[in-house]
Amino acid sequence: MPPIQSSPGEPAGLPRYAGLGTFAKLPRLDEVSQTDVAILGVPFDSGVSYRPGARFGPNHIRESSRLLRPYNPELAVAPFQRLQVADAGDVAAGPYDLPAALAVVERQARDLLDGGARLLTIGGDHTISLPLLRAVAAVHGPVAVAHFDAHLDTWEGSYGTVFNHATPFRRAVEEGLIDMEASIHVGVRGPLPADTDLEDDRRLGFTVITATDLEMEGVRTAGERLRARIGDRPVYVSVDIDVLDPAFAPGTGTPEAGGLTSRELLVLLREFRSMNVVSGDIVEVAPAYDHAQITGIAAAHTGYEILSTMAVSPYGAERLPGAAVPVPAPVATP
Ligand SMILES: N=C(N)NCCCC(=O)O
Ligand SMILES: [Zn+2]
Ligand SMILES: [Zn+2]
Repeated sequence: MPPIQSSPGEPAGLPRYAGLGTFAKLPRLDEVSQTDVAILGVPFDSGVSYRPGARFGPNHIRESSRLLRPYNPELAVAPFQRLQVADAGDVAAGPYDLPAALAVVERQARDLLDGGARLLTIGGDHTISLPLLRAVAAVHGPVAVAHFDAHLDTWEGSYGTVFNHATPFRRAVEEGLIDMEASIHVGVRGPLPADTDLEDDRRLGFTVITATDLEMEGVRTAGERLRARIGDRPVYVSVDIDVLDPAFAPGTGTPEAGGLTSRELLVLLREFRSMNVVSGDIVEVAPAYDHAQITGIAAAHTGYEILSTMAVSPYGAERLPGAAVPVPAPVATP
């Protein structure tokens, strides 16, 4: 089995702030012989309703990920030694034709999944979760969705269109891509168009941990609810960076006050260490509204924790032959 590689093409001793900026300074897809998890950039924001700019998200997240180091003490794992993770570059999704762009995203995601990799996609606006779920469901069947977001993203439509960043999970339910016995929103908050939005969402089958629920019950209870809801089902983790409070993610298109701290999000993501994460995405990073990479760093750490959970999970694609896959003791939470 080929050894795990990281950034083979750069001189030893190169400082982390130097050299080409793949995600976490990992190798490119063409530099490794086998990939367990592919980082896929989708520079696309033609589905947004308010602030644009998430098309610049992928490279902003890559640039903000340079300081991610090899060992994750929270999960006692060196994820890039346990899994071969490689940066697959960006999808050629154009800005003018939304259906054509979504088809390109689906096609490239499907090619990587068919090659045996799992995906961690960096967007781009939340519209992209629909083609990504189409590709994932084609391989795994309907999957549970753990959706971290200030917004439900299950609207019927927005500004006269039905494919955009406000509707991906309603379309995905309609297309039979999601296991509605096990899907959940986390972080929902902010003004809604009408009081019927939450009831409509409940009728679809989602359960919700609102930002206020999280404040009142804490991350420990929220983690228990996530594990109870998802269980051992294959799960897709979608993180809209606006789940974080604007103080922790100013660089995003539809900010809502009263959000999560980055620490709360990272602690909750570690709950997936015992679950079967088949792929995931991190969306809505809009660098034009970011400062000192605050949002980019939060997104990069979000990706690092998701990759770390994939590396320690008993369901993970274990690359070290015969190595025991430790499922770490529950993380002490405040
Ligand atoms: N940011 C995402 N994904 N969705 C926002 C939908 C609500 C809005 O367009 O006002
Ligand atoms: Zn959102
Ligand atoms: Zn969203």
